Amino acid sequence: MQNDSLQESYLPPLPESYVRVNYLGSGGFGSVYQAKHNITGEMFAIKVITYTNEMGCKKNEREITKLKKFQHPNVVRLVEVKKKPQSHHIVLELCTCSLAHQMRESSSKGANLDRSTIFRYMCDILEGLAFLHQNKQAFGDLKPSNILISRDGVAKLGDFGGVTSVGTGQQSTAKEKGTYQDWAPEFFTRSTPQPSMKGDMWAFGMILLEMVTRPGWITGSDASDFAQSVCGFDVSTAIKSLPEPLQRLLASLLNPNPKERWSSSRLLQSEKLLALINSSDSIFPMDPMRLRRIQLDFQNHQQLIRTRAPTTIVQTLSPQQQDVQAHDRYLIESSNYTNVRFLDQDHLGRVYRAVYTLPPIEYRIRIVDDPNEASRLYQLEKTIEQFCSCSSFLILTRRVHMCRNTQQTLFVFDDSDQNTLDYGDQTSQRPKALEDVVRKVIFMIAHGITDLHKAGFLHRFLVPANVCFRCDGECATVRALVSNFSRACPIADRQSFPLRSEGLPFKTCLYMAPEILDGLEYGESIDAWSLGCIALELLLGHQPFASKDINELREEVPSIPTFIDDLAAPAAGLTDDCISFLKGVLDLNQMSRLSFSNNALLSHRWFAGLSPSNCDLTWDDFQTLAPTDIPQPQTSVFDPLSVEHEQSTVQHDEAIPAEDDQRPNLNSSVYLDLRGNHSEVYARRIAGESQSIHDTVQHHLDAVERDF
Ligand SMILES: Nc1ncnc2c1ncn2[C@@H]1O[C@H](COP(=O)(O)OP(=O)(O)OP(=O)(O)O)[C@@H](O)[C@H]1O
Repeated sequence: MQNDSLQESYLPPLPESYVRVNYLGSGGFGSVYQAKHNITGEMFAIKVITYTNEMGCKKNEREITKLKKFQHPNVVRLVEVKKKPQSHHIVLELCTCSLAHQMRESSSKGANLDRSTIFRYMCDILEGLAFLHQNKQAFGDLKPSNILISRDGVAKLGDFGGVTSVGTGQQSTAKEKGTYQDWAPEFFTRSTPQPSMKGDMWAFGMILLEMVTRPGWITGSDASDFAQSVCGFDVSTAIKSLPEPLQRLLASLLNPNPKERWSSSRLLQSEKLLALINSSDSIFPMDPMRLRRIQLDFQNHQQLIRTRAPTTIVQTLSPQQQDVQAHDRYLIESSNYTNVRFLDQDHLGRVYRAVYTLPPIEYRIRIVDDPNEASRLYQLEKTIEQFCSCSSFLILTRRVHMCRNTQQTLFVFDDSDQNTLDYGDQTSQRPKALEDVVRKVIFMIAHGITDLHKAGFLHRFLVPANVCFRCDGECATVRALVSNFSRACPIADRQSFPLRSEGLPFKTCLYMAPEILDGLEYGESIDAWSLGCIALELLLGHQPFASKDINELREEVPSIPTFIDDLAAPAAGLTDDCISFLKGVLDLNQMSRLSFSNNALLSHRWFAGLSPSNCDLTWDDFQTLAPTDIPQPQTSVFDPLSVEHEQSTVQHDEAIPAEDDQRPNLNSSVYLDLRGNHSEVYARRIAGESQSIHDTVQHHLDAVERDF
């Protein structure tokens, strides 16, 4: 934080639920304070923007509306807004500092930001800009001081004062004076310069140039000085010592002719950025997978907007829902996760996606309200862990946090990649996948389920959304993993855990074995049926059943063997082994259905030649599976951190932010690291230095065991 003391002589009152902690700084339109929520103890930044007349009020409201509407992982998170007689109080996520501050710090040490940081920020800013531009918004005032760095090291666009609609036929606002050094050349030659997307790209180029070289290419004391400096700026001199691909990128972004300047979408979608990053003389050591994922997300952008969970803006939710969401957020954030985003709600509770503070890795977090259900899930996963020979095909819980006060339990599991096999709705189309790709995916799922059955459990919820993919950036391979054991139950005791199609979303029923649809007794082959439905769906490019409700589905399911017989025709292009597999798993008679017991399913001849070590997909194979019009409700991607990084985190105490003063007492929640990877980091966070790491871990493990 920039200031330890409150610097202003006049301190405007803050909203009732917040206590001022620190003054962060002032801009052209108001001041920003660090403040603590007096119930949750969570820290926020509160921007107080004043107004003196109706016009000023409208201007503020325009900024707030834009910020509400355009929330994105690379836009500073809006928490809530309070309107006062002469001012608006905008509560924002608290960031650590601005990019300007970071750049000043490093240049005062005679250095630039390190290269991987530059690359990350470059992608972050570009993602945020591309998001706005897709929505026909120009940011308008892009400069390092308006880029904030979140506590998990993500660069985010802050200060929406200059955001303006463009190209929508509506009147655009004239570009306010702002800071001339970020103006593109064309702004100086127009009588009423207006914010534009190409103007943003110039500013983006200037920021990138300053990050890789030095700040201060554009100087001046008034408008005409700046006009001279900007219009006379010689990009070729500024970039001449840079690697060639970077030169090309900057020459395009800083082209005086806006028409020649790359747009954010062109830049993101072009292979040129990838080429830049991949090129041997690139200044960026990099993970090309990240960019590919960003590009993929970008292509699915419109769907993203449609499906984005509304929880990003707490303010717009109904009061009751707001309380629930706020409490979940509090639970998750007090367990040291940030950037919490809602994903799903099911019978056990809610599922979120959040980023661990250090190292900044993204996880999925399931909050289970009922302690008995939590205990059941925990025992189940512990047993699977014990019995599974090859649990690498399953996504198991990595950690468990429990809140003693509310009895809620947080199950944290990996979410390093966002893609699932989710198909969207029934009418969605995807390209027919190649049989060999499908064969590998189904083999991997079958491996996971076989292990689950060996451990004595049925999955009972095998649907595309529960098949996730993990990408290994270094080897560029992709592995399918089965997740979500919320409906799993012991095979032997399945009668005690009834499963009925009634009350379930119809989409889930599409993968249910006929015996469940008919309310009959079922055996272990129900998971094989679901697997068959997924295989068929991938091969066909659409869901096998056209029914619109459960009654129609009951009538349609018996026709499946005939349907598969038709697929045996040479025109369908499927091998005999594939047809035989489909017939085996989609057998209407559960007694004769191919099942997982005794490895029967895995030994089917369709899988001949495949083993756990050679079934991974290549990245290109994987992309052929991507549905063309299916939302991938996620855009933030984090490079996996290296083992060395984690080790350095443990060795250097100063690398762990002293958060306890900002957080509610963590003793109210305990954790268990099921996989053991991060224990030491947590131990230090929870116990400080007073106890040895080992003692602390042991203490909490004991507590968890006792509670269960
Ligand atoms: N969410 C936040 N978290 C932490 N610091 C913040 C946050 N928002 C703004 N700040 C800090 O508060 C200060 C003022 O920010 P503000 O956006 O009002 O002005 P500015 O961008 O510096 O100037 P201008 O409004 O003239 O463009 C800046 O130093 C900024 O880094």
